[in-house]
Amino acid sequence: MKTFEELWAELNEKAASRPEGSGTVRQLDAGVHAIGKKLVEEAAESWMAAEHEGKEAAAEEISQLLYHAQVLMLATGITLDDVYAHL
Ligand SMILES: N=c1c2ncn([C@@H]3O[C@H](COP(=O)(O)OP(=O)(O)OP(=O)(O)O)[C@@H](O)[C@H]3O)c2ncn1[C@@H]1O[C@H](COP(=O)(O)O)[C@@H](O)[C@H]1O
Repeated sequence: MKTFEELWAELNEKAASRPEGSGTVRQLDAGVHAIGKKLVEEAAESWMAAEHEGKEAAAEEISQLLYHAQVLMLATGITLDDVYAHL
């Protein structure tokens, strides 16, 4: 288990060190358009799970949604503070 901030730190480290086999590096290389499509896909899956599949499935989909939001932030140079400024 990890928190949102811990995942963010891990993904920043992956983006900087670019380890072999990292899905995050692969997605960053695919670019903002591909990452955006994945984000929308996970949003739809979160919605469907919440409406039809129950709490556990919805929580899993939402975790993937948060992950892809972080990848999009990394790809566009947006920091946590940039986002928190709008909360
Ligand atoms: N939390 C996540 C995470 N959530 C979702 N995903 C990715 O999002 C995809 C979501 O999958 P779907 O359910 O949509 O299934 P899918 O359509 O078969 O997936 P793809 O074919 O698109 O890969 C997963 O296959 C992962 O590629 C994640 N990938 C990585 N992490 C974490 O990010 C960290 C860094 O990961 P790496 O960069 O891969 O080392 C690690 O701590 C991981 O646990």
